[in-house]
Amino acid sequence: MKTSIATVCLAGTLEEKMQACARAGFDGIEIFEQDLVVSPSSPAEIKALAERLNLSLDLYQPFRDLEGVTEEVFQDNLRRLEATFQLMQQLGMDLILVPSNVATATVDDDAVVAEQLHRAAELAARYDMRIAYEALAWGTYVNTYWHSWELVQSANHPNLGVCLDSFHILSKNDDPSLIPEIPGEKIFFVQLADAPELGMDLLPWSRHHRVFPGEGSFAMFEFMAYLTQTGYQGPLSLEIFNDVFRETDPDITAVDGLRSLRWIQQGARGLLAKEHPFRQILTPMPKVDPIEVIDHIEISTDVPDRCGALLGSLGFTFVGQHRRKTAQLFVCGDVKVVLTPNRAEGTFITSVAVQVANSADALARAEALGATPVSRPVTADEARLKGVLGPGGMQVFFIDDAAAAWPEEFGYDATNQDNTSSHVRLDHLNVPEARDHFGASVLFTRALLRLEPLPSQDVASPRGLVHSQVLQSPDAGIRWVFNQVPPTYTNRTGEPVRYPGHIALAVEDIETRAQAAIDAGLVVLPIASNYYADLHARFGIDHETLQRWQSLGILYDRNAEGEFLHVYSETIGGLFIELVQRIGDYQDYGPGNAAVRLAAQDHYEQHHRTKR
Ligand SMILES: O=C(O)c1ccc(O)c(O)c1
Ligand SMILES: [Mg+2]
Repeated sequence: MKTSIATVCLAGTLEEKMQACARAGFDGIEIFEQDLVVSPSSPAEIKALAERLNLSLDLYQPFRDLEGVTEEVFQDNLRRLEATFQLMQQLGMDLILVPSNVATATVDDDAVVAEQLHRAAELAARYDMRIAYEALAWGTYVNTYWHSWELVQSANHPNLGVCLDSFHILSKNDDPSLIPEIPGEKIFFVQLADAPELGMDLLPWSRHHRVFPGEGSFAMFEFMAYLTQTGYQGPLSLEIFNDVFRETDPDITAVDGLRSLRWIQQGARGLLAKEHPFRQILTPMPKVDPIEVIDHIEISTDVPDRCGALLGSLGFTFVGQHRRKTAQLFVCGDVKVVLTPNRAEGTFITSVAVQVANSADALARAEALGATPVSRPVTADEARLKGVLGPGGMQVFFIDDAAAAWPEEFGYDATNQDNTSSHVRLDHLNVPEARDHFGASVLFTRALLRLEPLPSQDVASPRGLVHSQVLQSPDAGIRWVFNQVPPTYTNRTGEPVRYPGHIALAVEDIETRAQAAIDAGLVVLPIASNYYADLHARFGIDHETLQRWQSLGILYDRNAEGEFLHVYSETIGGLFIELVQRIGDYQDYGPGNAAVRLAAQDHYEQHHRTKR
């Protein structure tokens, strides 16, 4: 479908916003009145800029508080409307958005409102303009899409239709299943917005916390599928009022927005029967089979010896160095880690490689989601791994049969593996994301790998709130956690510190393994005694066990499904390693323990930093 985005979504001047939308590849934009009013460019200059950028100017908005008013107020509104039409003529635009009245409405009478809408449409017709009438969720008298549609029907004018905005419909749990009863040609415009569940009033929720489709908790695929059934063929537009977007580089936001429009169209295709006549209106995305296995993880480090020692203490075997490069391969059970030395950039996870049926399809899907391919120089006899750079800078590689032999370049021999580590698996992976990229990275990874989100959580660290989002594959073979780092993450003396990511290894005998690792030189993250006193209070665990756990740095949780024990290594730069043991059918991550960990890391950073 044709794609569009409201200028209100983006930071910058109107001109900068337009450039960013064009660069990202949008077909058109909605111009927000305020953006034009504050612009030094004349309407004619904006029109010319849009033409140069090959952007259509799809919708001018908003024209507020038109209807449901006394005749005297309405006369003044018509004068205002006419002036707006004249401005739109200079812009070369022909569609205006009229949201339902929230301020001046005094006449709660559908007959009067319909008649006023009709007269406004008559004026629009004289200027060859069209009006899209949108029910705002907090409109004084008109606040449901169905009511706006009834009014448009009674007004009965070819220059009047409705605008459907997913936020206003889904935020108040209105039933979207009646949308297919509206004929597609009477839907003049569609705005898509998602939002996280926040339990707050509609207006501030809408004005500050909208997010791109797929980044919130609304049933956006269903909404899109209902819309498609109307036969609507106009632009699919994004209208996101979001405080973070207003501070973010508009190029980042625009690319993220377009990705969400691809994602939602593919999702709606999945809900519509293959033979549905309107299904082909929706732009498809290259398909991938569900992905369940992380093949390997790459860590870039300026202290490869320290990282190697950390891995070694945890039971990893050093396989060898790449025959041509400085990278080193470490293996423990099913887990493969490649260490790539860097110069003074710190230690952090740089890439995640997943096993796919076909790497070309996965690459095509990633590119459709706005990612740029990355390639590494290889020689003719080496596996050429296909991969992309995700929005937050993480590289994702796709390993299919053709690339599966890559470990041999490190001298790896699969038949010659130590079997004491054979039941070690990757439990999860946790990566930090800057605030600007958090939503985009989550949506990108989710859409690319077909993962599903768990409910998000906020974790209190001593240096700010960390927003945490888990994505999981259907069989939980992949558990990928994103942590949104507080905007200024510092240590106690105010110096910025790299918020660490981590790799968690699933083991079946955590106490033995932790002890063996400590004996082999592992420094575990010390956990405060208060935590163990709390475990005693909450779970009644005996003091002897707790003492043993504290000496090993083990944290604990229990729920109806089972038990969870885990231990964290000390942090090297932006990385630490966790061991976890899941007992029974425990699927969680020890809620509450992440905050304990962040506080312990903060304390450790303060007290042991000078020793390193
Ligand atoms: O919050 C508002 O006022 C507002 C304005 C125009 C819209 O399209 C909308 O959805 C909300
Ligand atoms: Mg809207």
